[in-house]
Amino acid sequence: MTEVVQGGAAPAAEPKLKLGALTALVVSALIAAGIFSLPQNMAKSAGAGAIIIGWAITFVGMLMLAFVFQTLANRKPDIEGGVYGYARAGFGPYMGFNSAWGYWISAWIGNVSYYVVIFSAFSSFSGLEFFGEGNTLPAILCSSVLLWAYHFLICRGIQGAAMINIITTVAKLIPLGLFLVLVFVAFKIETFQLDFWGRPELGSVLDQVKSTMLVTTWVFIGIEGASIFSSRAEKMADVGKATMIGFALSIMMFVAVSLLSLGVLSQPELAALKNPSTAGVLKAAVGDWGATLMNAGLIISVGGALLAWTLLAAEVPYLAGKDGTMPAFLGKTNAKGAPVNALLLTNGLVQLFLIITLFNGSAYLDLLYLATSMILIPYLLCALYAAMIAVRKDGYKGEEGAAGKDLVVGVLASVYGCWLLYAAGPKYLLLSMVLYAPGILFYLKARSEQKLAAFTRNEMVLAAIAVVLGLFAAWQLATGALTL
Ligand SMILES: NC(=[NH2+])NCCC[C@H](N)C(=O)O
Repeated sequence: MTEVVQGGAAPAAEPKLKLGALTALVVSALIAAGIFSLPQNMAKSAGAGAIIIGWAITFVGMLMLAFVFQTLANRKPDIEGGVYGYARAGFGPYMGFNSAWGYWISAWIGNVSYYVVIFSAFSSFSGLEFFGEGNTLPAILCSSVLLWAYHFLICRGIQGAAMINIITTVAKLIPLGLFLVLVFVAFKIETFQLDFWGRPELGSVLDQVKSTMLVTTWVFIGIEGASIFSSRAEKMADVGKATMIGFALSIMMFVAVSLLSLGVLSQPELAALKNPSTAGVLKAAVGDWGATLMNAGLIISVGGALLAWTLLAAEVPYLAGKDGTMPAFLGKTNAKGAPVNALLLTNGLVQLFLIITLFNGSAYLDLLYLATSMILIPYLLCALYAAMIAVRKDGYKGEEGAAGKDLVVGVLASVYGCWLLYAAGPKYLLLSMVLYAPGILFYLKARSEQKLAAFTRNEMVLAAIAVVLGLFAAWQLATGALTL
């Protein structure tokens, strides 16, 4: 994916991305950290029955969302920037801005969680225990070194990234494949059936199902990867194909990893595992080497994904800076074509958050919940936009017949988006408002650079709601009533 790593600023003559490269991009961004911790993350507050229901809902919902990205790529081929471009086309510049802002924050907070989980995996090797849960002082120091190493690599317009990405993508599928085979062999149906509907302390089945929703969403983040880079695809149809291939491969792996683990260790045992919990599961199945294999697999997988996600994270403010959605300085590139300012701001914030992580001791799971809740609104806006163009038959020249089916898809994806907001619960909605509210300053700067009026009346109302909720949540955080 040499083309991709140039961060969006490559000259026009740059070769376009083909289906293979787009698929590799989706797979490397999608199957990264989440899968290695799925056994614990899913079993933490849910029994086998609820986990199965959770995957069934996720299957339908994410399939609809994948169709939404496919439809939008086909019907609206000239919208750039993927996720936020659609929100802007459908709901105006302020919602477009919020979608870019939310997606961007989700991407880089996700990266913070990546650094944390990499060093958590390192700590399992003897002599490296001091890395703890990935949020100890040595872990944060080493994370910071790694962060800036990636930063300078990308700023220099690395060519080797194509190779790194292909190698890590293939390399991570080996431990994951082995995991599935070995855990399948060790699977015991009696273990799986134990407390099938969850022990009493887990609460109702609905509560258990809800508790899995942020995790299943997290593992699927990246499904929109091909559409973010749609402006660089050779054929628009390939964006949709890469999205669907990524979806099919990942749902099979995710469901298998999480369900097979429940036949090796019981729910409470899984819930108590350290992450990456696939290591603990494989250790129970085959002994110590199993843990080493999965920890090494995670380090390779996330090490590679960090490259893809640093680029994805910077691509959004870069494109938004260029088209006036965000302040213009973010659109600047260096001589190598790398979006330097967008990268610097993104990685500067990752650094700041790593330090915060050190002081408040947040672990991988807290960070991934936060990153996931930030992306829910951008996803919902895409789904609503797909429904909207289907109603208007906008972009359906000569194929109006397809609009009916697309409307069903768009509506189902929107319902799923609302359900995710509900399942995430008010706590994460509030926390995300703390991060949405300050975006207004960036938006105002962008609007004044464009010499445009700041808000329409409706936008003003939305901005006011974001500020009030954001301030309320900040106050709750300060008093300790709300915690990460
Ligand atoms: N750095 C990020 N923002 N990553 C988000 C994607 C998460 C990805 N699905 C994973 O399981 O690892």
